[in-house]
Amino acid sequence: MATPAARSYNDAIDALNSLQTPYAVIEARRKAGIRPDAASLREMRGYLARIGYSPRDLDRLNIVHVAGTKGKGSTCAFVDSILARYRARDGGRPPRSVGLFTSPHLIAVRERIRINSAPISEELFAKYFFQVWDRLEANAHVAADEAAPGSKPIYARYLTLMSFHVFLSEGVDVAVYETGIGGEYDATNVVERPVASGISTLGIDHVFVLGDTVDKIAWHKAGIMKHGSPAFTVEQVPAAAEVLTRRALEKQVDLKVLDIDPRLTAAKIRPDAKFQKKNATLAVALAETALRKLDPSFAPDPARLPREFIDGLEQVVWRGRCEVKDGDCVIWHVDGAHTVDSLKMAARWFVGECAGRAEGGGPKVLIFNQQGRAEAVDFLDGLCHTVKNGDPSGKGFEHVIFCTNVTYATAGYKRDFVNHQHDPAEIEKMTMQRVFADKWRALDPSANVMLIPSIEGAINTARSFAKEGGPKAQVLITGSLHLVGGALGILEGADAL
Ligand SMILES: Nc1ncnc2c1ncn2[C@@H]1O[C@H](COP(=O)(O)OP(=O)(O)OP(=O)(O)O)[C@@H](O)[C@H]1O
Ligand SMILES: [Mg+2]
Ligand SMILES: [Mg+2]
Repeated sequence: MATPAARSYNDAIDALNSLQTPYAVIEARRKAGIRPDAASLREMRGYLARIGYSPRDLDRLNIVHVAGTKGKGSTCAFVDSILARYRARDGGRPPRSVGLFTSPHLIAVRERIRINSAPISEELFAKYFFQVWDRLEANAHVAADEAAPGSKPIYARYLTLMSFHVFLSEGVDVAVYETGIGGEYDATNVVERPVASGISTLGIDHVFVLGDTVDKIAWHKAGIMKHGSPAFTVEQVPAAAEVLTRRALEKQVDLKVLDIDPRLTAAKIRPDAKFQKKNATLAVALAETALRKLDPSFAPDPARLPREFIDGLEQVVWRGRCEVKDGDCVIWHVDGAHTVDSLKMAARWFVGECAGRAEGGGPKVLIFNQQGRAEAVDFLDGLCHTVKNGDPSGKGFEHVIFCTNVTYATAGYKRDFVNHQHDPAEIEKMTMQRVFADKWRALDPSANVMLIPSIEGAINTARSFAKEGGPKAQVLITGSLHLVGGALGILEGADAL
């Protein structure tokens, strides 16, 4: 692609979308059994060189690196929120500026790159996006490892590369990084000397890329531990724990396995669930390690958490996860869970929210989607049973809507959600959604199961189930972060970021 002449945020997103791997290529790779390997990191180092940096330059960012199957984003958000309280202190002590890199995005791509907790502006995003673009083109033929002459990194890798440029240019003094997929071969793993590494809860996801058992998956995630940097994890299933311990030994890393931090009793962690306390425990250890490095006068207190930590944990904002929005006739429960385990958590959380409601609720409605993963049909059992068993009336979801991830009924996708990685014919025909619907009818023959082509249509349909003057419908929107992001965009409009 030639250098785009216009250079707005929208132009940047269009250019970025052109770097998505097309569906046909993904399918061909899948069939040929091609998985990412060490070449992807050599490629990243090549691109890094073409934009003018060496891995050593990344040391200036004091990176906190987080991998895991679930809870990565939440853990990163907690660390960022804690560090923000220290940034806001008087006295000019570090950290002065905090970077946060997460994925995927909920509402807009620029959310993935934050400075001082705020997504970078559209102007800044466009500026740095095209600086990286121009440097890659200017040095297109500089021989650099596996980076093919004239090529550009694919979508997620481009954003990772760009984040380094943004944070280094903006003088960030500590940066929190969530891995994309896995760890060992993930683009973020060009980081050689992180301040600390954290591995959140491990489970099954991305089986094609990482393998189909938890020990294979653990092997990848363990790849972010680095000799010379402290590493932390939380309690794991035995097969995962074993692999982490073995790899820590090989790498000569002192891996600390953390029980839930007793000091957390002083903080109101939301939701009040064990999984979130594990995320918070990991975040506390990571933040303490980072602060110790940045500010030699900082000394953790083993007996109690400082006010800054409590505030950071209690006031964290991590949208689209266990979020409740009280609307006119509907209470929306929004959670981006998209694995078997995390959907069970989401279901338990939803049941708990409904049960805790004093006024008693109206009908329970599910809006669900997951695109492109055949195994997603197995997500439904746990969701159905957990809600049915947890519902005092025993009804569970009265209405179940399966929709696509197309945002609007008539206008199609928002630019930030364009996704070439799915088969358009499958979305058009609602192939996945039909499979979900059949499965749900078998799980719960009493439910009213519907197929709706867009998120907007699904939301309007859910609204129609609330009876006028009656109790509010209780809607759970889950299964995909794309769905959740689209839904929040529709419910809140431009303010949703
Ligand atoms: N430790 C955990 N164990 C199980 N489920 C979790 C855990 N932490 C969060 N979840 C669930 O997973 C959802 C996603 O959380 P989060 O964004 O922190 O994960 P993630 O690892 O960044 O996931 P991804 O990047 O794959 O979307 C949450 O809404 C919650 O339902
Ligand atoms: Mg994931
Ligand atoms: Mg995430």
